[in-house]
Amino acid sequence: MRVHVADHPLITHKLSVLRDRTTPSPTFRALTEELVTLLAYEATRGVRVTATPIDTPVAHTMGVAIAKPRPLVVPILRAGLGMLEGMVKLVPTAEVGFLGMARNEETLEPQTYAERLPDDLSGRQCFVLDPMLATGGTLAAAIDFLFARGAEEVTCVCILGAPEGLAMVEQAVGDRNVSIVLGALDEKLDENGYIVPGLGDAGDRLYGLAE
Ligand SMILES: O=P(O)(O)OC[C@H]1O[C@H](OP(=O)(O)OP(=O)(O)O)[C@H](O)[C@@H]1O
Ligand SMILES: O=c1cc[nH]c(=O)[nH]1
Ligand SMILES: [Mg+2]
Repeated sequence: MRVHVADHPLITHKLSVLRDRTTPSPTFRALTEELVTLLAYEATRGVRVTATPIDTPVAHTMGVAIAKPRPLVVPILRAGLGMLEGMVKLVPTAEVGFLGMARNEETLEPQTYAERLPDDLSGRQCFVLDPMLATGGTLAAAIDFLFARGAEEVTCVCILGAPEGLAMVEQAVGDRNVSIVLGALDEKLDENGYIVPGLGDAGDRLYGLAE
């Protein structure tokens, strides 16, 4: 499994505002979108393209187009939905599928409550969006889901990760073709499975009432 942790002052700055408990939902949503666009730039480094001829006003030359089958972007509801706009701005021709998963806050086990994905993902490059990689249970289950449908490659874009969760996902993934792009790798999980220092519950902060 390949892991890339962002190292850029603009990302660290935006993340600092996102972490701040006083940042209200509208600002949190806007920053999430901006952060995803920056992370997606790295996450899409390996997106497949095909050579295509083009005519500029001056000459005939070769360019590239996003290859088919088109990439599939999969936000994990609810919090991953806050990352969708930032991603599709960068890859507007991507197809979008949805996975609804919620972590049981007592057992910390993920439960899938919704799924809207193509039945056959053969040959597809998939991009999973979820801001938080905590115990790793949710992301590992989502990755399994996509490979079970035939996906060729899965890249996960997360805003924050915990070392425990990253290790869990790495073990679960084995030798499958998976990459994880993180805005930051935090210190640890607390006794409730929350990322420390983290940013709290991403879904609540995105979609809770504005203060
Ligand atoms: O790594 P894990 O321990 O599995 O935890 C991470 C999951 O928890 C959060 O979702 P949550 O279950 O709170 O659902 P929500 O997006 O609806 O708030 C987060 O968005 C991840 O999906
Ligand atoms: O810190 C955490 C852990 C899981 N889910 C969140 O939204 N935040
Ligand atoms: Mg939540």
